[in-house]
Amino acid sequence: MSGLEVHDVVVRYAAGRRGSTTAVDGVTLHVERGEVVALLGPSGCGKSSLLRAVAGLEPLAGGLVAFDGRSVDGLPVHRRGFGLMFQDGQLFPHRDVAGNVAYGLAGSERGPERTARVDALLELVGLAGYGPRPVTTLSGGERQRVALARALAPQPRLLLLDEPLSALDRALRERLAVDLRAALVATGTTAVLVTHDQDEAFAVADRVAVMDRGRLLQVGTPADLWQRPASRRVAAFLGYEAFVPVDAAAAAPLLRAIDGRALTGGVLALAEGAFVVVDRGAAGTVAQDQGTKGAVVAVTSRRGRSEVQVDVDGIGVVTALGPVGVRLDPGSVVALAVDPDAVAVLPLDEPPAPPT
Ligand SMILES: Nc1ncnc2c1ncn2[C@@H]1O[C@H](COP(=O)(O)OP(=O)(O)OP(=O)(O)O)[C@@H](O)[C@H]1O
Repeated sequence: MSGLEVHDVVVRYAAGRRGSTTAVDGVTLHVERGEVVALLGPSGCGKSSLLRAVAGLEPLAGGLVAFDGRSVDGLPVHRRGFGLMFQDGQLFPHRDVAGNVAYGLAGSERGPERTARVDALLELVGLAGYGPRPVTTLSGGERQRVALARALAPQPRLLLLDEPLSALDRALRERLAVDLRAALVATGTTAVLVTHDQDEAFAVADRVAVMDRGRLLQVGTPADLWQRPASRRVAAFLGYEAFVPVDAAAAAPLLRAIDGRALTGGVLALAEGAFVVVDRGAAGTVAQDQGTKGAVVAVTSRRGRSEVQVDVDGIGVVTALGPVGVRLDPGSVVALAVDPDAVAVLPLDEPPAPPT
């Protein structure tokens, strides 16, 4: 099989007298060559442990890691042909930008060829002309771009990225996520990215693997995951904020709006914006349903829209969207339309969620 194969991998840590912690509990995952997969999950779910096990930084307590059909078991980190990039790019402070990137080339190229490769890599990460800059003068985002160029320099057969953007602020993270994906796609790099940020996972990866408590809950494309979360737990982690059984009275207008999609489902999951405040016909393309009403709890202005916390009978408090600058008094009752794209149908036969 080509690409990365993770088969039934277990990672355990000794935990003093209390025995051991199982950080990764039998994970199986295949990453095709040229594919970018994000491991997404809450803090402590074991995603870094899985990445470190693939890298060879943690021993396997069970299972197998292989690349292109050959086990990497027993190969030390530096002989696996895998690149690593961490949250703090770990640049060499005494080298300039070009020196840091050239380090990644590991002596395979010399002279003008080497300079040209460094220039091409800097251009790839949006830092053309930065070669002579001391790395100590760079912003956090620029440092991570240099770290990415250095990690890509040896053309690793697999690049492992552990929260590469999480030290940056949100706006920068959003921009860098797009650039990171572009650089990985342009170089055809096979990559596994660890993140706890859903937006980042969706922006960077071809497929997203959702982990919880050491286990893999679901793997799919961003669209698959968003439209068909396999369980309430996955849906909740992706940001779905309310759950309505299909046979509840409150489900009726939602079912009408999603037009029969729930035939095989048991529970409807509502994302932010599943309801839209109807403002004199401004609901646009969303299905009009004058039947649902909600009591306004609070209104927050966001970029280009308002988020309206509304209390809907039989559902509870959810986040509806409204036009920017909308004026609504707490306690007032508003008509709500349904946006079918923000409603997912969960399978009927889901086991009850474990206690949190
Ligand atoms: N070196 C270690 N020794 C003991 N326990 C560890 C060690 N590293 C991780 N763990 C434990 O293993 C579990 C998984 O940790 P891991 O760092 O893989 O999770 P994570 O999903 O990457 O979390 P985060 O996003 O917070 O880094 C946690 O319970 C953690 O406390």
